[in-house]
Amino acid sequence: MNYVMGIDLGTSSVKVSVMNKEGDIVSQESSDLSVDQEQPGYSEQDPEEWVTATTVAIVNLALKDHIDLNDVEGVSFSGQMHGLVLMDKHNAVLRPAILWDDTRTTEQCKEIMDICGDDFLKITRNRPLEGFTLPKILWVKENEPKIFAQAKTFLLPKDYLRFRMTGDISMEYSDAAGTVLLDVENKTWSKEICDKLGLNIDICPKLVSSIDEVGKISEHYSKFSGMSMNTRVIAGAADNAAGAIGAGIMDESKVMISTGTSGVVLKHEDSIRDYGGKLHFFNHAIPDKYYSMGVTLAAGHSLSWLHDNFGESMSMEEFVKLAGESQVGAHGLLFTPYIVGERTPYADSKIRGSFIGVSSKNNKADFVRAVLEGVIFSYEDILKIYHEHGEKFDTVYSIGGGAKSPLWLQIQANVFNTKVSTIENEQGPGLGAAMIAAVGVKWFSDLHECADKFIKKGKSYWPEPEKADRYKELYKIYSQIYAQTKEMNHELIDFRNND
Ligand SMILES: Nc1ncnc2c1ncn2[C@@H]1O[C@H](COP(=O)(O)OP(=O)(O)O)[C@@H](O)[C@H]1O
Ligand SMILES: O=C(CO)[C@@H](O)[C@H](O)COP(=O)(O)O
Repeated sequence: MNYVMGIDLGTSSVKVSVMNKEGDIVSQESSDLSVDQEQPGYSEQDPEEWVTATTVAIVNLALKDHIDLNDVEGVSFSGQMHGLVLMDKHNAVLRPAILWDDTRTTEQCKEIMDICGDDFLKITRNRPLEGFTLPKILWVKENEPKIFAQAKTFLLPKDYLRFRMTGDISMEYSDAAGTVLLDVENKTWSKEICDKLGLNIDICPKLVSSIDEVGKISEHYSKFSGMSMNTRVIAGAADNAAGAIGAGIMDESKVMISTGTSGVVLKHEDSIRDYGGKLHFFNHAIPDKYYSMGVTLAAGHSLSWLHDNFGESMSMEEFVKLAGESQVGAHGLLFTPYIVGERTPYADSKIRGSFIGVSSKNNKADFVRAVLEGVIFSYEDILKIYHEHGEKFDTVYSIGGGAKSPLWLQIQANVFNTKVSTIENEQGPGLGAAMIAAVGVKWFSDLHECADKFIKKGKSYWPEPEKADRYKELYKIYSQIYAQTKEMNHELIDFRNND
């Protein structure tokens, strides 16, 4: 068989890529996904939509692109992290999935810290944050007890999708670590944390490694999608772990930035490292390795929010290009991307975004430019944490939907004052998923060997010294906005509700 398939279950869409043994992308299809943000701080998706959207993309591969699905030897996954899918004893989904950018769980995070104290950080290597899965489980337990009483197990988004394609219920480590119920060092569910928080450990699913084969396409899904029952299904990885693999971030000298709905600054870690909970720290998809990262909750989301509200008549590409009509600093306009709260470095679910310095001279181009720049300043905030821990990077590898824009990449190079490189196809997580499939079916002995064949370098962007200097000055002003707008934003909470 000649192909492997990588399924990247993102927040805004699911993208399915088919690759051959040379590492060429033979075909790609995607389907959009909707997000339900019914109340401020809420963010949910219907897991059934993940299955339908994925199947539509797969059917299009066969019907539109004439891919012979019988030729797909292995399939694997990359998935948006942390989302809670609760299932009953019949494996039926009990409520809509609560997503990674849902911040309703501030109380539960406090409760976890009050009960578990510093042991929590020692075991899970993370602080409890609203986006992680454990606080979501506790939220359902406390707020929807009748639903929780029926819960037999829980899965994460791509693990649920994989269950629907195979019938196998399992979770792999790179995503399981993001539940913050995993003992990261020992690679087991933490009985201590479950006991302390009154959770039955049996709710936690079986654990597998990213490159493990968990089964084959089920008869039911084969009939539904046209995929072959001979196709081997490999567990896959959290989207950021898969993105790191797809971008070739497989040693400690490299850093990746992914601009999807969220924005992520990620570093490969060979061994356990203590960032004092300032960065997330998870098990990697590469066996016995780790990754640390910081997250801007609304990176691509800030841009798509602006586009959907003020630029709908233009394509996203045209809209982003508008920023080129403005200049460094957007004529004195600064933006902070906290439109759904923030995670790193400010774990604050109540903060919201700001445009500072709005003038009657500003036009639409300035607003787009300010959003592009504000997102990159928020990445600089995360890079600063790495710098404080003695890390220096000579290249930043940039992936995700945001890496489609040469202007946005150039702004990155100028703000970071560092070379920014891309891969040929911006879909790093999808490529990572296909690479995991290729290793899982033994086309290659490991991910490094696969990377040599599959990863094709794209363009690089170098800092422009004058602009880099201007951005340094602007960043000093940007970095004051959080502290100076925090209290005001907290006071505005009552005015945010829809009614
Ligand atoms: N032409 C473009 N230029 C820059 N950014 C873009 C472009 N098209 C889409 N984007 C950004 O990419 C984001 C989606 O990236 P993607 O990696 O697909 O996200 P996800 O994995 O969360 O679904 C959108 O939120 C949007 O802001
Ligand atoms: O919450 C996180 C990582 O901790 C997010 O990065 C999600 O994993 C969603 O990713 P995208 O949809 O933005 O790719």
